[in-house]
Amino acid sequence: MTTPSALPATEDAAAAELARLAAEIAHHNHLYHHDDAPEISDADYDALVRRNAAIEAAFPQLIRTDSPSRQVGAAPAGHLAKVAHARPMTSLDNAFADEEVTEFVDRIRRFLRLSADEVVALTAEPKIDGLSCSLRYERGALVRALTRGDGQVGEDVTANVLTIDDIPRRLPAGAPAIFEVRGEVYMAKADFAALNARLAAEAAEVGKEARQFANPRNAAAGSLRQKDASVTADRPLRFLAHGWGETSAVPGDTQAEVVAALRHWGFPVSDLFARAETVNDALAVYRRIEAVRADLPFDIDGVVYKVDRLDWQARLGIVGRAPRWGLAHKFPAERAQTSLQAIDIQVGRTGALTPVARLEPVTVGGVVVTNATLHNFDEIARLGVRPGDRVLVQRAGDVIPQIVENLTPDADRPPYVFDWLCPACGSAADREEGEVVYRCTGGLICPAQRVERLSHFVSRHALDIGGLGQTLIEAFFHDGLIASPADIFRLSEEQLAARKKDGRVWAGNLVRAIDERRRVPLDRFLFSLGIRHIGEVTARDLARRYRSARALGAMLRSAVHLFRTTQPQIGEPERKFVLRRDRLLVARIDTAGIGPEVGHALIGFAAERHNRDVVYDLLRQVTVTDVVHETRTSEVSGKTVVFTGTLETMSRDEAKTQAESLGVHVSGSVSKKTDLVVAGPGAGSKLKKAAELGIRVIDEAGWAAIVGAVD
Ligand SMILES: NC(=O)c1ccc[n+]([C@@H]2O[C@H](COP(=O)([O-])OP(=O)(O)OC[C@H]3O[C@@H](n4cnc5c(N)ncnc54)[C@H](O)[C@@H]3O)[C@@H](O)[C@H]2O)c1
Ligand SMILES: [Zn+2]
Repeated sequence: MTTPSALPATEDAAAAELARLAAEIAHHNHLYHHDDAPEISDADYDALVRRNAAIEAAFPQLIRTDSPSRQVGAAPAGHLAKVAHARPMTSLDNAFADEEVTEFVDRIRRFLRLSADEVVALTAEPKIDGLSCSLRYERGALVRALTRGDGQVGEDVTANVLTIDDIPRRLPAGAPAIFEVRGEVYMAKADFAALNARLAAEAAEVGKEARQFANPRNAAAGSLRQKDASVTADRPLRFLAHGWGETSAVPGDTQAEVVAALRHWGFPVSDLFARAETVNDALAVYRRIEAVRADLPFDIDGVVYKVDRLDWQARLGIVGRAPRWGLAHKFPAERAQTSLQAIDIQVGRTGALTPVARLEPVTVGGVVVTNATLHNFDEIARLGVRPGDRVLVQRAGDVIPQIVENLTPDADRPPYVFDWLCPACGSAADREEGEVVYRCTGGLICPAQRVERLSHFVSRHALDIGGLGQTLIEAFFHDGLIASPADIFRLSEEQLAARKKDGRVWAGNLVRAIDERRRVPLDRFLFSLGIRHIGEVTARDLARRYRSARALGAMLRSAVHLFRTTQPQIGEPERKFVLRRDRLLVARIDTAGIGPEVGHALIGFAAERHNRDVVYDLLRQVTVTDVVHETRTSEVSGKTVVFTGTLETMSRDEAKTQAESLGVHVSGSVSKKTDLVVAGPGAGSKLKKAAELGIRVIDEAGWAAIVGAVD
């Protein structure tokens, strides 16, 4: 996030930056409010918003109609019903420095034309980090709950809200006939940690990667905005009231009086709510709340001031996205110093390597922090951190904290060097020109990536082994039945049958489905290996270019030799070396129509001994068929065909090979995905199934006609 601090010099530059900021902020709004999964910290987000505001202040003529300064939140998500608010739900203007609070009160005085000695009493209370929710009561009954949405239209979360114990179902007798209570739905810090731990444990049980919420605010939002309210019921949500929307009568003349009424009606309101008659008193409340911030059971990110007198609030009204009578005075990000003990590398499911700082445990804002993200290796270089350094750590609305600064840059320690190896499997790590992320090249053997790769291997567009899906792959992997693609072909009927009660038939079918894939066309074979950048189309291009596994293998062997024998020159920076090596390689392999990054990925894969072992092992189980008639096309190209019954003029295998040469996908069983069934004498259940599904059935002669009609 490098936003220049000087304002743009020209109108053109300003307009361009405003356009860029509008797009960037909209993107982050969507991630945050819509997906409950922000990518950047709140501090970084706030910096973008302030930059936008500063440029708009200097160039008011350039304020865009879609300016972020005019918008609240994000449009409601599609999975919940949308309902318009009776009164808009606004946001709050932000202040970071004490002077901005003084200015806020001065502005109010000017607007209301108050004399300098007139008291402008403010209320002050914590700004809870949750999501706002409006609860509508009619004749005492809770009839509807809405999220803020974009301020005008919210999402209906009535059923979800009914699962929250803090929220009264009814107002006591004597309450106004119509009353909308507004407040925050939030999750306590401890509940949040327990929820993430529970999600992790549940995911581990089924061998999946856990969905983890970045912070309590996202957890609260993600839990409330569920289509299925029983999921919400399972999540420890809480509520704190701080305002109101449409009402048939207001129970008081001041903010403090209405809040007291809300408390009286049974709504939780903040214990730290206070009234201040001067700016200094308000700032004193701010400091008092800041001092206990870390000890509160929930996250807060500032203090909210509101003009206490409601007649003044009414006169002040709303400007743009926020009321003129309210202000959010934000706290700085919570920071602490600690030691960096080690830099570990985590391997993601797709092989991306992320460095993580292991820290001497330290309390930051009431949360014990032991890790911080370092994002990537460029970030390590930028910070200049090495194990042993003292570092400044910050938590800004995010649970994964960041390292802000190295406090001991001059200590006599060598710089951190990454050894270019995947810590999970020892394979070489590599990154492409222009990318910051290193990836493990040991896809097929890397434990961090195996399940993902094995699932890909059997998937429909790869080997397409019917009946063998992600769930079974995961189960087989966890039980030690399979670790590599070749293992799938070594599964025995006995082994499988033992897994299920009466599992004989199932096991037999599965083994047969696997056996049917022992012949595999080169393009499918290539695609099934899950090499980065080698998707279906590229695999087909490669297969068409090299035609046989043999020719492709020969090219790879010579390229790999070059790859291994090219060494960095003394003092040559890594990036330069990689570039130079790539140029040599690209010259060696014929990349016409394929592109250098594919060449790079292919060679990186082949250069890894482990990968070659996996492929050789696999080649003992399967036969890769050459691409011979790759230019032939016919009406059946790209279709899924099933052969059944006895074929008279050729063997089943020959028919299959011939079909595959036409780009036909030959399947062993009839399903909705089948396009055509070729039936010979003696065809039984498959034929029946085809008739049931209304699939076209032809005989061998019909097939021969199609095959003969190739152009
Ligand atoms: N990290 C990201 O990508 C990202 C993206 C978008 C927004 N954000 C964060 O979201 C926030 C901006 O969103 P916003 O428009 O909701 O503004 P806001 O959260 O700063 O302030 C407005 C909201 O504060 C809430 N609030 C909490 N306590 C309150 C109280 N006592 N009285 C009144 N209101 C109270 C209300 O729900 C109100 O809608 C910022 O903190 C921003 O950093 C982050
Ligand atoms: Zn690895």
